[in-house]
Amino acid sequence: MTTFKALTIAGSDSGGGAGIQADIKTFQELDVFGMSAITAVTAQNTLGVHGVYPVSVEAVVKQIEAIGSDLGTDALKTGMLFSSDIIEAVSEKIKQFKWTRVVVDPVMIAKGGASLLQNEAVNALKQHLLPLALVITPNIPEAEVLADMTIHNLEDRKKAAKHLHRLGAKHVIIKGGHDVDSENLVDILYDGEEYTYLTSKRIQTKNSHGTGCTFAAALTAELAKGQNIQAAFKEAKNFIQVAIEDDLGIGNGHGPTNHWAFKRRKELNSLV
Ligand SMILES: Nc1ncnc2c1ncn2[C@@H]1O[C@H](COP(=O)(O)OP(=O)(O)O)[C@@H](O)[C@H]1O
Ligand SMILES: Cc1ncc(COP(=O)(O)OP(=O)(O)O)c(N)n1
Repeated sequence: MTTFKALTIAGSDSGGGAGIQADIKTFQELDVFGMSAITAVTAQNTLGVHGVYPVSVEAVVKQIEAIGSDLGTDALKTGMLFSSDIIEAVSEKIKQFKWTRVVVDPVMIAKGGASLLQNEAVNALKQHLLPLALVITPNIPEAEVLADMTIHNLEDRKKAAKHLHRLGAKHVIIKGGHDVDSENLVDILYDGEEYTYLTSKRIQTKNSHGTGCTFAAALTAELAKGQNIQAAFKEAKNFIQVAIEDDLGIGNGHGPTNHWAFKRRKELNSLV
């Protein structure tokens, strides 16, 4: 049996709903062996981010080298990268190890408003990392910053996706979670020629902490297994939809999604 591997280069969320923890849980649930390089430690729970402690560039590089020089990876995702120094170092390592199945989740601000990327690091993200992305997965506010435009509607999102593709990302997914006006929720994928739309019912919940990380991790896991972008996009959307639906209801604030839900439903369905 082949063991597929995925690496996450991201921040740690002590509360377990986002960041490295969400990524590894998602990889595991999708039958992919998960590995990590931690860029920052956050003291975080369902009530918010209470502290951010970046890891040294040297430590980030050493973690990536430890993986690249031994285990290798079939796909990787980046999440919270915090500073331009970390972004530049990570980009260099991706090039050195010739990793191409690269998912860039351009994490900027946590739902509670805490900054997870320094303002001056946005340019480094655009210049160094975006051109290495097989797929970039911004939410609407992140797409606005990266494409330097305001997004009011789907047409604007399509324009922003084109812009990010011109900056070098081979595929662009702009997620629709922040389009709060609509009852349905549409994520769009642009491959340089065509748009694909995935629509789902918006679930009314306060427990959506870590949705972006979980979605991007599911996408990465599917790419690690050799799926194409379209198939990986569909599976990631299914994974996050049921993870939000099957609410865990833990914590006093914005709770995490349920990383078990997708596999448990699959197992239940195969029994009936
Ligand atoms: N309330 C919701 N109901 C259903 N799906 C959601 C909901 N909120 C977010 N999603 C899905 O979760 C994923 C992450 O979306 P989004 O919230 O836009 O990103 P982020 O967590 O990075 O801000 C997307 O696939 C989006 O469609
Ligand atoms: C350590 C860490 N990384 C990323 C995030 C942001 O995750 P996201 O999936 O966008 O979820 P919300 O913060 O928006 O709920 C994070 N919070 N912590």
